[in-house]
Amino acid sequence: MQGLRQQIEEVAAAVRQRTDLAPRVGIILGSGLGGLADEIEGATAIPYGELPHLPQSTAVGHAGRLVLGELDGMPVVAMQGRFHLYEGRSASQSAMMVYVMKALGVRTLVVTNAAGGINPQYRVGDPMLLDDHINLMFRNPLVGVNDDELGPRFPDMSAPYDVRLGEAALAAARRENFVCHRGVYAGMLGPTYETRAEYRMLRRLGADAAGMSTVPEAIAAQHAALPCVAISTITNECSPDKLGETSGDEVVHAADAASGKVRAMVRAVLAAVG
Ligand SMILES: O=P(O)(O)O[C@@H]1C[C@H](O)[C@@H](CO)O1
Ligand SMILES: Nc1nc2[nH]cnc2c(=O)[nH]1
Repeated sequence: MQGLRQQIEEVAAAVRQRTDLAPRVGIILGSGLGGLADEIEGATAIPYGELPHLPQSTAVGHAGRLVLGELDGMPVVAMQGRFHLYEGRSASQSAMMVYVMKALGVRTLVVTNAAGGINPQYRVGDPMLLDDHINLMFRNPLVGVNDDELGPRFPDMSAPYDVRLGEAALAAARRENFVCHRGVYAGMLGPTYETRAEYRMLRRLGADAAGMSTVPEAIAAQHAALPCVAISTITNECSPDKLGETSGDEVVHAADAASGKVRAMVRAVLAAVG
């Protein structure tokens, strides 16, 4: 067995020692969304430090543990904290848990993140369903020898986000009467936020929002043939003509304040999985 697959199996085996639950949906909780894990019933929480091969999550607002249990009757596994490239992780490390979740039984992945709104129509607190992304991290989790048991050498990326499940998330926004955009996420390496000129460039490239995660996870999901839905919370407005200062605390606070909207969208996706 190749190195990565062996690590995946070892992490999955360590999780199985802690719970019999076979999750069907995996949820990666971004900044401000960690509280959703507290709503999981019959929860088993496993700090990443108690699992083999996993680094600590050091990002602000990320607890760093895996939570397994039921959300609205659906068996789920939630990552309360993820591994960002700016923490010094490789793209492969930052995506490995996607394969672990699949090994545990997950068949759908829901990803959330905080992002800066480049589209001038976007306001702080608005959710954005990812329609597509641009990988500007210049890193890819699939670089290296491909393990054909995990997925194909050259995965298609023409539609990385599941349209039907995305529609269910948008329908929740309509039902609950809040604005939700559908747009393109630019994945940046971080940890700096962008300069005015960079935001302007990103807009010209076709991005609606910029963040520092999600892209490696979505690539791994595509590689592993896992349908994926991703939702950003717009935490700062960065259209170049009205750019102010941004801080990590401001981002976490804004994501926290808007988390009810994203939670409703995540729950709608769970209901649509059936
Ligand atoms: O994990 P996410 O993508 O929500 O975290 C974002 C990116 C950085 O960690 C931080 C920057 O504000 O928020
Ligand atoms: N790269 C990037 N990540 C973010 N996360 C939250 N806001 C931003 C932003 O403006 N840029």
